[in-house]
Amino acid sequence: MKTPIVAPSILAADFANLQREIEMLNASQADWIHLDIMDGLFVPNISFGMPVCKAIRKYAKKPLDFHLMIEKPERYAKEFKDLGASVISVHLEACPHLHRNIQQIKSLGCKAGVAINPHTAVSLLEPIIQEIDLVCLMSVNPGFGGQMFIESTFEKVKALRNLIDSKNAHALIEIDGGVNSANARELVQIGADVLVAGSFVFNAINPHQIIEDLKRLD
Ligand SMILES: O=C(CO)[C@@H](O)[C@H](O)COP(=O)(O)O
Repeated sequence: MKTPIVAPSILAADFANLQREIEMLNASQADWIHLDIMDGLFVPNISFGMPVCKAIRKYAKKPLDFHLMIEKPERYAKEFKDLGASVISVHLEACPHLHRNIQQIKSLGCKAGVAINPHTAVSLLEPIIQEIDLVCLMSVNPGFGGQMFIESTFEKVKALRNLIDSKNAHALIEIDGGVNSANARELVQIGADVLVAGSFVFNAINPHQIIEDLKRLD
């Protein structure tokens, strides 16, 4: 089985000890650091903004994967790029001009991702799948960490894998929400490339071991 990219979500970290948490990830086998930006409008929660991103960037030695759960993300794409973003994902449901958003992110030199909510059909990605570098499949309703994985995500992963392969597209499939040792193996087996894990990593007694286990699923 292929080795997934593991992207711990900093939302579940201890914010009172952010430097320590980032240094823990730097020393771990984590591939990316996932940053959940929530505006209290698109999702019913506010997470953190630019000053915290700046602090994360100061210590992070891994690529930063920004998941923008915000309205009008074009207002901030450049700032996130300047804050070290390697990947910027915007929500299909928040972007009436999604193609333009993708063009903007790519023109900044970042990988462009599109996130879709659990109720959003994979088929809606068909017109833009060849333009994007990553699809973030939400396996919980966005807005909060620590929620239960929604089982119907498995079928969406299969549908997305078929769509990407049938179009000879290159987008990575990222799974976000409720990822743990009970679902990770099947997700990768059916085509997931990137596993985002928040509470499963940061609430663990040994986060290094959890990250290692997510990478070695055989
Ligand atoms: O985007 C989100 C939630 O909206 C996710 O990135 C979660 O923060 C992942 O955390 P866990 O579900 O793994 O705790």
